[in-house]
Amino acid sequence: MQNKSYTASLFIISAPSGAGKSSLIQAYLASQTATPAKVSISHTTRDIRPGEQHGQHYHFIDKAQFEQMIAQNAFIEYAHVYDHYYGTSRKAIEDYLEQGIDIFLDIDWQGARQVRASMPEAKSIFILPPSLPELEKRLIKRGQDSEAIIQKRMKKAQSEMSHYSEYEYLIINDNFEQALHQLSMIIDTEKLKTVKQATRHQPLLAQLLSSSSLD
Ligand SMILES: Nc1nc2c(ncn2[C@@H]2O[C@H](COP(=O)(O)OP(=O)(O)O)[C@@H](O)[C@H]2O)c(=O)[nH]1
Ligand SMILES: Nc1ncnc2c1ncn2[C@@H]1O[C@H](COP(=O)(O)OP(=O)(O)O)[C@@H](O)[C@H]1O
Repeated sequence: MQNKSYTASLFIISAPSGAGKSSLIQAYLASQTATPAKVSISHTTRDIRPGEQHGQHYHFIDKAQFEQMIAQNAFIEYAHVYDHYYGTSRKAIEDYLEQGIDIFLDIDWQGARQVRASMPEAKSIFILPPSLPELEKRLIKRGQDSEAIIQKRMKKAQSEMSHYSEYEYLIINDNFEQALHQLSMIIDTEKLKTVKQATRHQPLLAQLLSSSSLD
């Protein structure tokens, strides 16, 4: 993917489990319709949660299938997170970007590093909870993980958060509406300042810059 140039943008969003990244991304996507955008659906070996659907939240596969995909170089990035494999399909990302669809990757810091290495133009955003007790409260409130899994995620939260400075933007998700507003501002700003966006306006530019329009 390294040498390809796309008009669509790729945003990496990371946060400790429960900080609110899925809710923020979904609310952002629901709030805007002007530009096509999607969240990448990762492959994972973790158990499916109540309410989740195969192919919608994740592609749920077993370890042997995941390792086969690694061997086939099918992932643009993959990592071991909370004792399970998670990875992003290279082909899915390339297809979306080629179709001009902006793409959001909800991935951990290890995956973010790998994506930056192959796509330096990717923009990255880290989301923090307002406090550790609030993070635990949100994991409990979500009601989808056992107490043991919640404790495992809480133990990992600080090591995940210690990577915040590798990201270009930081959002503290205390008040949800404010955090959503900040996320929207970051995305809009990045999209406006991207010079390659100019290719979307090619017919207008051609007209404005043509010598005949100066006559
Ligand atoms: N590297 C990588 N991390 C991922 C991927 N998909 C999800 N993750 C991360 O794995 C962690 C656990 O995700 P998940 O099991 O959905 O739990 P949740 O974040 O609590 O909803 C989160 O930090 C995700 O950002 C992926 O494709 N690659
Ligand atoms: N600003 C917020 N204030 C209170 N609860 C929140 C806020 N943001 C998210 N939540 C709730 O916290 C829980 C975890 O959010 P989620 O988006 O699943 O986190 P993540 O994807 O980062 O693991 C969900 O129940 C969600 O509704």
